Amino acid sequence: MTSETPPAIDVRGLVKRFGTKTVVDDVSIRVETGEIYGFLGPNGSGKTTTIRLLCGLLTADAGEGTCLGLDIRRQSAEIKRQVGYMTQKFSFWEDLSIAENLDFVARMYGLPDRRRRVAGALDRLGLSNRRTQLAGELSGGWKQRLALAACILHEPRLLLLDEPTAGVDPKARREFWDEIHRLAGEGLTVLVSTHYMDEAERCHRIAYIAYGTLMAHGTVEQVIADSGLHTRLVAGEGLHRIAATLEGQPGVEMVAVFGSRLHVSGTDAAALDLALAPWVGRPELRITGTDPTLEDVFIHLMNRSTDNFR
Ligand SMILES: Nc1ncnc2c1ncn2[C@@H]1O[C@H](COP(=O)(O)OP(=O)(O)OP(=O)(O)O)[C@@H](O)[C@H]1O
Repeated sequence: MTSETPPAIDVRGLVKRFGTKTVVDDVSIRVETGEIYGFLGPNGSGKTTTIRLLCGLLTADAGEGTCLGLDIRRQSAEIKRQVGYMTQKFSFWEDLSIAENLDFVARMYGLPDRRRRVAGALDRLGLSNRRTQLAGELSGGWKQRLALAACILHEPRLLLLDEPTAGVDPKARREFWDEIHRLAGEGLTVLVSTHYMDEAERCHRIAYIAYGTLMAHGTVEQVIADSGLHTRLVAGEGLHRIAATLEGQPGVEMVAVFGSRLHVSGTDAAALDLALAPWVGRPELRITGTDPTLEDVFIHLMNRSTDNFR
């Protein structure tokens, strides 16, 4: 990943409308080659649609740019050949083994040198020992891995993964992400949509989209810093009562209880501290400043976008 390498994705001002509804609104994204780029946002915010615009499955109503150095409007057929796209709802032939499924996919796409490609994909994703296992017998995590193997069979340069780990347990998700990092280490660029905060934290950079608008992007640390959000941590007794009192007060934008801690956040630090002042100095409570979490920031951005949308 050097600055001389051309970006894997470089698009500007993308717009997509379905009927009268604008679902992608002036979105610009630049993803460097070899980078793992996380794409986050509430349900229906336009992530899948943006991914489809990038790989030429949909045509933008406005905007321009390149994917793998190819024009997203004029060279979509060539882009598709070089991109591996894992959709939200992938499916297998349950009564075929892992290797047979991959061989079937390779045949379907008319890939030359099938044996080598299938063996390579099995090897890269640690599936070789399970090659004869029926796809229908695999747990969720191994199914995702098989889907990923199917995506890399044609040796793409860019992976577009649309919520690849939805509903998968934490250990399997972690292992799936280890694989993503291994693939990125081999030079693949990965754009991955997710709703999981821990996954966002494993990306080199992230973007947050809401109602079709890109609201934040950068490293996790940048996105947190750029949010302008301040958070105070309240620990101690009676947090639910305190939360109920703080809710809706000037300066308090968000209140959330996490077990024995309360996160209170707002963009105006002075107003936030004023709202908390009645509880400061109480022996049963401890109030400290803390960095907002990525989740705090996303909920803040989501609230802000809802306000704009009304
Ligand atoms: N082909 C289509 N025709 C009409 N509306 C569509 C079409 N595809 C998507 N939409 C709408 O566009 C909006 C954005 O959908 P999209 O699937 O891109 O969101 P998303 O961020 O991927 O959501 P999720 O996190 O739930 O997967 C939604 O309101 C959806 O209903």
